[in-house]
Amino acid sequence: MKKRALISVSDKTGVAEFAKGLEAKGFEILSTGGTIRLLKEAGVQAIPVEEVTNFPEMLDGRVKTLHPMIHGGLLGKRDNESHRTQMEEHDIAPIDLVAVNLYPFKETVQKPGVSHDEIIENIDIGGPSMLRSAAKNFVDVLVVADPSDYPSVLAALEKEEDTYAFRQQLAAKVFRHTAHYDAMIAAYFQTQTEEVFPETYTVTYEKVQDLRYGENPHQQAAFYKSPIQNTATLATANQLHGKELSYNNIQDTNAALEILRDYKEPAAVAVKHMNPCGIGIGATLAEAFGRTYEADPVSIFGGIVACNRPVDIKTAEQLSSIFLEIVVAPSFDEDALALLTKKKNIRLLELDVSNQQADQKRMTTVDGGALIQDLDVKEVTADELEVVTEKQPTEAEIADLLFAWKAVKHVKSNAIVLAKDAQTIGVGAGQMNRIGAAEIAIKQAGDKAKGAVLASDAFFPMPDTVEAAAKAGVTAIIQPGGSKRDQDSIDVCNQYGIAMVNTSVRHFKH
Ligand SMILES: NC(=O)c1ncn([C@@H]2O[C@H](COP(=O)(O)O)[C@@H](O)[C@H]2O)c1NC=O
Repeated sequence: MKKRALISVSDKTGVAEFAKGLEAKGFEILSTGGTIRLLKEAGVQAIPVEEVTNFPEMLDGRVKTLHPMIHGGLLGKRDNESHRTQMEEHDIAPIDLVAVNLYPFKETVQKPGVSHDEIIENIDIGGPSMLRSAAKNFVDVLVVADPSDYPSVLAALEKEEDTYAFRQQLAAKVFRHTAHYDAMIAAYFQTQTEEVFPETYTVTYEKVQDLRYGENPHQQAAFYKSPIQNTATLATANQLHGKELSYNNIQDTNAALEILRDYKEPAAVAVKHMNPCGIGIGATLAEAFGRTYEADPVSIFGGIVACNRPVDIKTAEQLSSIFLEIVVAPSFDEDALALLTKKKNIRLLELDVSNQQADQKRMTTVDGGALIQDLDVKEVTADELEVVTEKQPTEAEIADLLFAWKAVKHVKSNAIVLAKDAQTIGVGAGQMNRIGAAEIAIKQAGDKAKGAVLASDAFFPMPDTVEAAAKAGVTAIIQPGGSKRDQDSIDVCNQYGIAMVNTSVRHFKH
């Protein structure tokens, strides 16, 4: 009996050549509507599936191949006598190879202005069913879901190397593919419901690239992206110059972009090891970056700078005078690009930060599970600040307090940020006690602490941080409030004539 191949594909790339190759190896080809038309035009002798099912394609193509004559031919085990007898009784001929790819669900969801109905119609049912049947029975059926595998399948048939391992590898690819496809459908349906944390949580990603290594050279790593994304992301950023990003580069750039989203005025953010070492805002990007640099001229060395305005020559001149790993910006003026690309080791990324919309959920894995939470996008306005001290903050202090509050949200806890005149001047990050973070920030600020403001990501359990700040010359403090000993800190503020405002919002970041 002739071997049979069933071909039913949406993406028709390379399918005619593949079918011809199969024909040349003695396969009889079965196929569906659009595919068969193309195959016949290419001169392939294909048989319509309707002739096998004895049933017309119906319901606008919703039912074509969903039939026991097809699935029996795919699922029947050739080495099982009972299966063989049942297949013979029902005239079911075995199908030995399936080439199927699915309705373009992802592309449909991403189409601007697409209707819900069109999305639903692009959920493939018959295709995944055939792929799954064939993949389950991979011992007897070769299953090809990816057109890029056509040549290797033909080559394997040619050399009779379609081994158990080869078939199982193709089946594994199919189950990954159908799981990915279903996960995208589930994600779409999730957007249509109010349910926030369903009983199971499925996410799927597509590989962007293997990375040279992970956080350290002995760790393997790869970068994956979310398949459905209509806004600008780091995964789709346009790299204009420089070598491939590393694992740490990607993490740090992401951290810089997250911070940048909180600043609407021209802003530049410098990040080292996931913490901002400098944030500056200004009337122009050049002014903003000048402040970012001055914030900590030591730590910015080898850092990542994210800008929310096009990089002009004035900014580029400053950027090119130091060693930076990455500059990411919405665009680079021609002369700025010409100057920066003279530096071999810098990476330049173009990313429209104004078109960035963060995933609203963040997931982190723990041994045996995952934690999922809302992204911390809480903002506080001047009207929401509660002044708890005798001294009221001045307008300039309020501006600096709100600036520092945005910054401290992005610093690892325990976090203290000192700021003055639209610039961070001291960042104390990731300390195991609050006073430790404060001491680092104050030391870094040095003399600049005089007349500066201080932001704390969580309340003061005791007044030691306020005392240290007062001694350094800090004049205003922003913090959530809510400690049992708030009054002790307020008393110290009153003693030194410091203004303190409470936000009633905490910004722990681990
Ligand atoms: N419903 C069915 O029985 C069915 N059988 C195959 N398909 C899909 O139809 C597409 C091919 O259709 P055509 O050959 O008509 O262009 C493939 O993407 C295949 O996955 C089906 N369509 C969707 O569910």
